[in-house]
Amino acid sequence: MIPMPSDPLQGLRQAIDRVDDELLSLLNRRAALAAEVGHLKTAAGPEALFHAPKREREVLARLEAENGGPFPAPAVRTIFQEIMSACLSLEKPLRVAFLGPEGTFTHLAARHQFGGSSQSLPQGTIQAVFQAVERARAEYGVVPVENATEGAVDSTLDAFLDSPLRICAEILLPVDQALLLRPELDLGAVRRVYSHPQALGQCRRWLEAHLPQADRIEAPSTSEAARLAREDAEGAAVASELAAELFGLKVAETRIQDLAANATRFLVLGPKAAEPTGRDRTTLLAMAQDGPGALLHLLEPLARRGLNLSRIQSRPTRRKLWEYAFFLDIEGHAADAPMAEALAELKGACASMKVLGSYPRAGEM
Ligand SMILES: O=C(O)C(=O)C[C@]1(C(=O)O)C=C[C@@H](O)C=C1
Repeated sequence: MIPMPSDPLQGLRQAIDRVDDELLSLLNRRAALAAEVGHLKTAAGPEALFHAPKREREVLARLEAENGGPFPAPAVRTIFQEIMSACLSLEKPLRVAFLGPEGTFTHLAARHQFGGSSQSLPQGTIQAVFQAVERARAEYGVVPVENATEGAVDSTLDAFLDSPLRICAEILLPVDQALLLRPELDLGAVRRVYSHPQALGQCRRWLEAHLPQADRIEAPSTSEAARLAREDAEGAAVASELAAELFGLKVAETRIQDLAANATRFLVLGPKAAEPTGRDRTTLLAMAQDGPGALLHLLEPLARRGLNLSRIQSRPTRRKLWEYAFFLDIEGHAADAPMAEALAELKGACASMKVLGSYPRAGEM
Protein backbone atom coordinates (compact mmCIF):
# COMPACT_ATOMS: atom_id res chain seq x y z
CA MET A 1 0.00 0.00 0.00
CA ILE A 2 1.31 3.45 -0.91
CA PRO A 3 0.60 5.80 2.03
CA MET A 4 -1.99 8.49 1.20
CA PRO A 5 -0.59 12.04 1.45
CA SER A 6 -2.12 14.23 4.17
CA ASP A 7 -3.68 16.68 1.64
CA PRO A 8 -6.89 14.88 0.43
CA LEU A 9 -6.88 16.67 -2.96
CA GLN A 10 -3.32 15.64 -3.63
CA GLY A 11 -4.19 12.09 -2.61
CA LEU A 12 -7.12 11.87 -5.02
CA ARG A 13 -5.01 13.31 -7.85
CA GLN A 14 -2.33 10.72 -7.24
CA ALA A 15 -4.99 7.98 -7.32
CA ILE A 16 -6.27 9.42 -10.64
CA ASP A 17 -2.70 9.36 -12.01
CA ARG A 18 -2.47 5.65 -11.26
CA VAL A 19 -5.81 4.95 -12.97
CA ASP A 20 -4.64 6.99 -16.00
CA ASP A 21 -1.47 4.87 -16.19
CA GLU A 22 -3.63 1.74 -16.26
CA LEU A 23 -5.93 3.24 -18.90
CA LEU A 24 -2.95 4.14 -21.07
CA SER A 25 -1.46 0.69 -20.88
CA LEU A 26 -4.88 -0.85 -21.71
CA LEU A 27 -5.24 1.52 -24.67
CA ASN A 28 -1.87 0.38 -25.94
CA ARG A 29 -2.89 -3.26 -25.58
CA ARG A 30 -6.05 -2.48 -27.55
CA ALA A 31 -4.05 -0.63 -30.22
CA ALA A 32 -1.70 -3.60 -30.65
CA LEU A 33 -4.70 -5.92 -31.17
CA ALA A 34 -6.21 -3.54 -33.73
CA ALA A 35 -2.85 -3.42 -35.55
CA GLU A 36 -3.01 -7.23 -35.77
CA VAL A 37 -6.53 -6.96 -37.24
CA GLY A 38 -4.96 -4.55 -39.75
CA HIS A 39 -2.36 -7.15 -40.77
CA LEU A 40 -5.12 -9.73 -41.34
CA LYS A 41 -7.05 -7.27 -43.50
CA THR A 42 -3.94 -6.35 -45.50
CA ALA A 43 -3.29 -10.05 -46.13
CA ALA A 44 -6.91 -10.47 -47.31
CA GLY A 45 -6.16 -8.29 -50.36
CA PRO A 46 -7.06 -4.89 -51.78
CA GLU A 47 -10.82 -5.47 -51.46
CA ALA A 48 -10.67 -5.62 -47.62
CA LEU A 49 -12.47 -2.78 -45.86
CA PHE A 50 -10.46 -1.42 -42.95
CA HIS A 51 -13.25 0.78 -41.64
CA ALA A 52 -15.94 -1.56 -40.24
CA PRO A 53 -18.93 0.62 -39.29
CA LYS A 54 -21.14 -2.35 -38.38
CA ARG A 55 -18.52 -3.66 -35.93
CA GLU A 56 -18.11 -0.15 -34.50
CA ARG A 57 -21.84 0.12 -33.89
CA GLU A 58 -21.83 -3.26 -32.13
CA VAL A 59 -18.88 -2.21 -29.92
CA LEU A 60 -20.61 1.06 -28.97
CA ALA A 61 -23.99 -0.57 -28.31
CA ARG A 62 -22.43 -3.25 -26.10
CA LEU A 63 -20.42 -0.76 -24.03
CA GLU A 64 -23.34 1.64 -23.66
CA ALA A 65 -25.52 -1.20 -22.39
CA GLU A 66 -22.82 -2.42 -20.01
CA ASN A 67 -21.88 0.93 -18.52
CA GLY A 68 -23.09 1.00 -14.92
CA GLY A 69 -21.91 4.59 -14.28
CA PRO A 70 -21.05 7.03 -12.84
CA PHE A 71 -19.15 7.69 -16.08
CA PRO A 72 -21.69 9.64 -18.23
CA ALA A 73 -23.42 7.49 -20.87
CA PRO A 74 -22.99 9.94 -23.83
CA ALA A 75 -19.25 10.16 -23.08
CA VAL A 76 -18.88 6.36 -23.48
CA ARG A 77 -19.90 6.73 -27.13
CA THR A 78 -17.71 9.80 -27.82
CA ILE A 79 -14.62 8.31 -26.19
CA PHE A 80 -14.87 4.86 -27.72
CA GLN A 81 -15.59 6.37 -31.14
CA GLU A 82 -12.29 8.26 -30.80
CA ILE A 83 -10.48 5.16 -29.52
CA MET A 84 -11.63 3.16 -32.56
CA SER A 85 -10.73 6.03 -34.88
CA ALA A 86 -7.21 6.11 -33.37
CA CYS A 87 -6.87 2.30 -33.57
CA LEU A 88 -8.01 2.35 -37.20
CA SER A 89 -5.36 4.98 -38.02
CA LEU A 90 -2.76 2.36 -37.02
CA GLU A 91 -4.32 -0.21 -39.38
CA LYS A 92 -4.56 2.19 -42.31
CA PRO A 93 -4.88 6.00 -42.29
CA LEU A 94 -8.44 6.75 -43.39
CA ARG A 95 -8.79 9.72 -45.74
CA VAL A 96 -12.17 11.46 -45.53
CA ALA A 97 -13.15 14.14 -48.06
CA PHE A 98 -15.94 16.52 -47.02
CA LEU A 99 -17.50 19.81 -48.06
CA GLY A 100 -15.13 22.24 -46.37
CA PRO A 101 -13.56 24.38 -45.18
CA GLU A 102 -12.55 22.88 -41.84
CA GLY A 103 -14.89 23.65 -38.97
CA THR A 104 -18.12 23.55 -41.03
CA PHE A 105 -21.06 21.38 -39.98
CA THR A 106 -20.12 18.86 -42.69
CA HIS A 107 -16.69 18.60 -41.06
CA LEU A 108 -18.45 18.03 -37.73
CA ALA A 109 -20.54 15.26 -39.34
CA ALA A 110 -17.34 13.65 -40.75
CA ARG A 111 -15.70 13.79 -37.32
CA HIS A 112 -18.81 12.26 -35.74
CA GLN A 113 -18.66 9.32 -38.14
CA PHE A 114 -14.91 8.75 -38.44
CA GLY A 115 -13.37 10.32 -35.30
CA GLY A 116 -10.54 12.80 -35.00
CA SER A 117 -7.77 10.42 -36.13
CA SER A 118 -8.96 10.20 -39.71
CA GLN A 119 -7.22 12.42 -42.26
CA SER A 120 -9.39 15.42 -43.23
CA LEU A 121 -9.57 16.38 -46.89
CA PRO A 122 -11.76 19.51 -47.07
CA GLN A 123 -13.09 20.19 -50.60
CA GLY A 124 -14.46 23.40 -52.09
CA THR A 125 -17.56 21.87 -53.71
CA ILE A 126 -19.86 18.86 -53.42
CA GLN A 127 -18.72 17.75 -56.88
CA ALA A 128 -15.10 17.79 -55.68
CA VAL A 129 -16.01 15.52 -52.73
CA PHE A 130 -17.48 12.98 -55.19
CA GLN A 131 -14.38 13.21 -57.39
CA ALA A 132 -11.96 12.75 -54.48
CA VAL A 133 -13.64 9.41 -53.64
CA GLU A 134 -14.11 8.34 -57.28
CA ARG A 135 -10.40 8.93 -57.98
CA ALA A 136 -9.40 7.08 -54.77
CA ARG A 137 -7.81 10.16 -53.20
CA ALA A 138 -10.14 9.51 -50.24
CA GLU A 139 -11.72 6.30 -48.93
CA TYR A 140 -14.95 8.13 -47.97
CA GLY A 141 -16.73 11.39 -48.64
CA VAL A 142 -19.29 13.33 -46.57
CA VAL A 143 -21.86 15.66 -48.16
CA PRO A 144 -25.04 17.36 -46.88
CA VAL A 145 -28.26 16.09 -48.49
CA GLU A 146 -31.14 17.69 -46.62
CA ASN A 147 -31.65 20.47 -44.05
CA ALA A 148 -34.71 20.65 -41.81
CA THR A 149 -35.31 24.32 -42.62
CA GLU A 150 -33.66 24.77 -46.04
CA GLY A 151 -34.80 21.49 -47.72
CA ALA A 152 -32.90 19.30 -50.22
CA VAL A 153 -29.32 20.01 -51.28
CA ASP A 154 -29.72 19.84 -55.06
CA SER A 155 -26.00 19.67 -55.90
CA THR A 156 -25.69 16.42 -53.92
CA LEU A 157 -28.65 14.82 -55.75
CA ASP A 158 -27.31 16.01 -59.13
CA ALA A 159 -23.83 14.59 -58.45
CA PHE A 160 -25.33 11.08 -58.05
CA LEU A 161 -26.69 11.20 -61.62
CA ASP A 162 -23.20 10.67 -63.05
CA SER A 163 -21.38 8.92 -60.21
CA PRO A 164 -20.69 5.23 -59.58
CA LEU A 165 -20.39 5.86 -55.81
CA ARG A 166 -22.62 4.25 -53.23
CA ILE A 167 -24.14 5.66 -50.04
CA CYS A 168 -22.75 3.65 -47.14
CA ALA A 169 -24.08 5.63 -44.15
CA GLU A 170 -26.18 8.63 -43.18
CA ILE A 171 -25.50 11.07 -40.34
CA LEU A 172 -28.17 13.21 -38.71
CA LEU A 173 -26.64 16.17 -36.96
CA PRO A 174 -28.36 18.88 -34.95
CA VAL A 175 -27.13 22.21 -36.35
CA ASP A 176 -26.49 24.21 -33.21
CA GLN A 177 -25.07 27.66 -33.84
CA ALA A 178 -22.73 29.12 -31.22
CA LEU A 179 -21.48 32.66 -30.60
CA LEU A 180 -17.68 32.60 -30.70
CA LEU A 181 -15.42 35.34 -29.32
CA ARG A 182 -11.73 36.05 -29.03
CA PRO A 183 -10.75 34.74 -25.59
CA GLU A 184 -10.18 38.18 -24.03
CA LEU A 185 -13.35 39.80 -25.41
CA ASP A 186 -16.67 40.44 -23.59
CA LEU A 187 -20.03 40.45 -25.36
CA GLY A 188 -20.45 44.20 -24.68
CA ALA A 189 -17.24 45.05 -26.58
CA VAL A 190 -18.29 43.27 -29.82
CA ARG A 191 -18.74 45.66 -32.79
CA ARG A 192 -18.92 43.13 -35.67
CA VAL A 193 -20.54 39.68 -35.99
CA TYR A 194 -19.37 37.54 -38.90
CA SER A 195 -21.20 34.56 -40.36
CA HIS A 196 -22.72 32.87 -43.39
CA PRO A 197 -25.97 34.72 -44.28
CA GLN A 198 -28.03 31.59 -43.50
CA ALA A 199 -26.53 31.30 -40.02
CA LEU A 200 -27.06 35.03 -39.35
CA GLY A 201 -30.69 34.55 -40.44
CA GLN A 202 -31.13 31.52 -38.18
CA CYS A 203 -29.96 33.54 -35.14
CA ARG A 204 -31.62 36.89 -35.92
CA ARG A 205 -33.63 37.19 -32.70
CA TRP A 206 -30.75 36.21 -30.41
CA LEU A 207 -28.41 38.68 -32.12
CA GLU A 208 -30.96 41.51 -31.86
CA ALA A 209 -31.45 40.84 -28.15
CA HIS A 210 -27.79 40.35 -27.16
CA LEU A 211 -25.68 42.22 -29.73
CA PRO A 212 -27.84 45.16 -30.89
CA GLN A 213 -24.71 47.38 -31.14
CA ALA A 214 -22.82 45.08 -33.56
CA ASP A 215 -22.83 45.15 -37.38
CA ARG A 216 -23.65 41.86 -39.15
CA ILE A 217 -20.98 40.95 -41.71
CA GLU A 218 -21.56 38.15 -44.22
CA ALA A 219 -18.86 35.52 -44.79
CA PRO A 220 -18.68 32.66 -47.35
CA SER A 221 -18.87 30.00 -44.61
CA THR A 222 -19.23 29.82 -40.84
CA SER A 223 -15.59 28.66 -40.63
CA GLU A 224 -14.35 31.64 -42.61
CA ALA A 225 -16.41 33.81 -40.22
CA ALA A 226 -14.55 32.28 -37.26
CA ARG A 227 -11.22 33.04 -38.94
CA LEU A 228 -12.27 36.67 -39.55
CA ALA A 229 -13.43 37.05 -35.93
CA ARG A 230 -10.06 35.77 -34.74
CA GLU A 231 -8.36 38.59 -36.68
CA ASP A 232 -10.74 41.36 -35.57
CA ALA A 233 -10.10 42.82 -32.07
CA GLU A 234 -13.83 43.66 -31.76
CA GLY A 235 -15.23 40.72 -33.77
CA ALA A 236 -17.42 37.71 -33.01
CA ALA A 237 -18.66 34.83 -35.19
CA VAL A 238 -21.74 32.66 -35.43
CA ALA A 239 -20.34 29.18 -36.17
CA SER A 240 -19.96 25.64 -34.81
CA GLU A 241 -18.19 24.77 -31.56
CA LEU A 242 -15.69 22.86 -33.69
CA ALA A 243 -14.77 26.16 -35.40
CA ALA A 244 -14.04 27.64 -31.94
CA GLU A 245 -11.64 24.77 -31.30
CA LEU A 246 -9.94 25.12 -34.69
CA PHE A 247 -9.58 28.91 -34.66
CA GLY A 248 -8.72 29.46 -30.97
CA LEU A 249 -11.95 31.25 -30.03
CA LYS A 250 -14.07 30.87 -26.91
CA VAL A 251 -17.68 29.72 -26.96
CA ALA A 252 -19.64 32.61 -25.38
CA GLU A 253 -23.07 30.98 -25.90
CA THR A 254 -24.37 27.78 -27.47
CA ARG A 255 -27.63 26.99 -29.32
CA ILE A 256 -28.37 30.61 -30.25
CA GLN A 257 -30.51 29.70 -33.29
CA ASP A 258 -34.11 30.99 -33.11
CA LEU A 259 -35.61 27.57 -33.89
CA ALA A 260 -34.22 25.09 -31.37
CA ALA A 261 -34.66 22.00 -33.58
CA ASN A 262 -32.45 22.59 -36.61
CA ALA A 263 -30.86 19.50 -38.13
CA THR A 264 -29.06 18.45 -41.30
CA ARG A 265 -28.82 14.99 -42.83
CA PHE A 266 -25.49 14.05 -44.39
CA LEU A 267 -24.54 11.09 -46.59
CA VAL A 268 -21.32 9.10 -46.45
CA LEU A 269 -20.09 8.16 -49.93
CA GLY A 270 -17.97 5.11 -50.43
CA PRO A 271 -17.19 2.35 -52.89
CA LYS A 272 -19.55 -0.26 -51.34
CA ALA A 273 -22.99 -0.41 -49.70
CA ALA A 274 -23.32 -1.43 -46.04
CA GLU A 275 -24.44 -4.82 -44.67
CA PRO A 276 -27.99 -5.16 -43.27
CA THR A 277 -28.43 -4.17 -39.61
CA GLY A 278 -32.21 -4.64 -39.23
CA ARG A 279 -32.83 -0.87 -39.13
CA ASP A 280 -31.79 0.36 -42.57
CA ARG A 281 -32.74 2.75 -45.32
CA THR A 282 -32.34 2.28 -49.07
CA THR A 283 -31.96 5.13 -51.56
CA LEU A 284 -32.96 4.54 -55.20
CA LEU A 285 -32.37 6.63 -58.28
CA ALA A 286 -35.05 5.87 -60.87
CA MET A 287 -35.94 7.32 -64.27
CA ALA A 288 -39.64 6.76 -64.83
CA GLN A 289 -40.91 5.64 -68.25
CA ASP A 290 -42.44 8.60 -70.04
CA GLY A 291 -46.24 8.34 -70.14
CA PRO A 292 -49.37 8.43 -68.01
CA GLY A 293 -49.14 6.95 -64.52
CA ALA A 294 -45.32 6.88 -64.59
CA LEU A 295 -44.97 7.87 -60.95
CA LEU A 296 -47.71 5.46 -59.94
CA HIS A 297 -45.81 2.55 -61.56
CA LEU A 298 -42.80 3.57 -59.50
CA LEU A 299 -44.61 3.69 -56.19
CA GLU A 300 -47.13 0.88 -56.54
CA PRO A 301 -44.64 -2.07 -56.16
CA LEU A 302 -43.46 -0.50 -52.90
CA ALA A 303 -46.92 0.24 -51.51
CA ARG A 304 -48.19 -3.28 -52.35
CA ARG A 305 -45.46 -4.77 -50.13
CA GLY A 306 -46.05 -2.30 -47.28
CA LEU A 307 -42.63 -0.69 -47.80
CA ASN A 308 -42.42 2.73 -46.22
CA LEU A 309 -41.35 5.54 -48.55
CA SER A 310 -39.84 8.24 -46.33
CA ARG A 311 -38.90 10.74 -49.05
CA ILE A 312 -39.26 11.34 -52.77
CA GLN A 313 -37.42 14.08 -54.63
CA SER A 314 -37.25 14.80 -58.35
CA ARG A 315 -34.48 16.47 -60.37
CA PRO A 316 -34.20 17.21 -64.09
CA THR A 317 -31.72 14.75 -65.66
CA ARG A 318 -30.21 17.51 -67.88
CA ARG A 319 -29.83 14.90 -70.62
CA LYS A 320 -33.22 15.24 -72.25
CA LEU A 321 -35.74 18.05 -71.98
CA TRP A 322 -38.46 17.32 -69.36
CA GLU A 323 -36.82 14.05 -68.29
CA TYR A 324 -36.78 13.65 -64.53
CA ALA A 325 -34.86 11.46 -62.14
CA PHE A 326 -36.55 10.41 -58.90
CA PHE A 327 -34.69 9.89 -55.63
CA LEU A 328 -36.59 7.58 -53.29
CA ASP A 329 -35.75 6.80 -49.67
CA ILE A 330 -37.37 3.56 -48.52
CA GLU A 331 -37.16 1.96 -45.10
CA GLY A 332 -35.39 -1.42 -45.24
CA HIS A 333 -32.30 -2.98 -46.84
CA ALA A 334 -32.02 -4.03 -50.51
CA ALA A 335 -31.17 -7.55 -49.31
CA ASP A 336 -34.47 -7.88 -47.33
CA ALA A 337 -36.90 -10.18 -49.18
CA PRO A 338 -39.82 -7.73 -49.77
CA MET A 339 -37.43 -4.97 -50.85
CA ALA A 340 -35.49 -7.31 -53.17
CA GLU A 341 -38.78 -8.36 -54.86
CA ALA A 342 -39.94 -4.74 -55.21
CA LEU A 343 -36.59 -3.72 -56.70
CA ALA A 344 -36.72 -6.54 -59.26
CA GLU A 345 -40.23 -5.44 -60.27
CA LEU A 346 -39.19 -1.78 -60.45
CA LYS A 347 -36.27 -2.59 -62.73
CA GLY A 348 -38.78 -3.80 -65.31
CA ALA A 349 -41.12 -0.86 -64.80
CA CYS A 350 -38.54 1.97 -65.03
CA ALA A 351 -36.50 3.34 -67.92
CA SER A 352 -33.53 2.86 -65.58
CA MET A 353 -33.06 2.20 -61.89
CA LYS A 354 -30.02 2.20 -59.61
CA VAL A 355 -29.73 1.36 -55.91
CA LEU A 356 -27.56 4.18 -54.52
CA GLY A 357 -27.15 2.35 -51.25
CA SER A 358 -28.64 0.55 -48.27
CA TYR A 359 -27.29 1.86 -45.01
CA PRO A 360 -28.16 2.01 -41.29
CA ARG A 361 -30.79 4.62 -40.39
CA ALA A 362 -29.30 7.37 -38.26
CA GLY A 363 -30.74 8.27 -34.88
CA GLU A 364 -30.70 11.91 -33.77
CA MET A 365 -27.51 12.65 -31.84
O1 LIG B 1 -12.71 -5.00 -35.82
C1 LIG B 1 -12.16 -4.46 -36.77
O2 LIG B 1 -12.45 -4.74 -37.96
C2 LIG B 1 -11.15 -3.41 -36.54
O3 LIG B 1 -10.55 -2.95 -37.50
C3 LIG B 1 -10.93 -2.87 -35.15
C4 LIG B 1 -11.72 -1.60 -34.87
C5 LIG B 1 -11.60 -1.28 -33.36
O4 LIG B 1 -10.78 -0.44 -33.01
O5 LIG B 1 -12.32 -1.89 -32.58
C6 LIG B 1 -11.16 -0.48 -35.66
C7 LIG B 1 -11.76 0.02 -36.78
C8 LIG B 1 -12.95 -0.58 -37.36
O6 LIG B 1 -13.75 0.38 -38.00
C9 LIG B 1 -13.71 -1.38 -36.38
C10 LIG B 1 -13.15 -1.83 -35.23
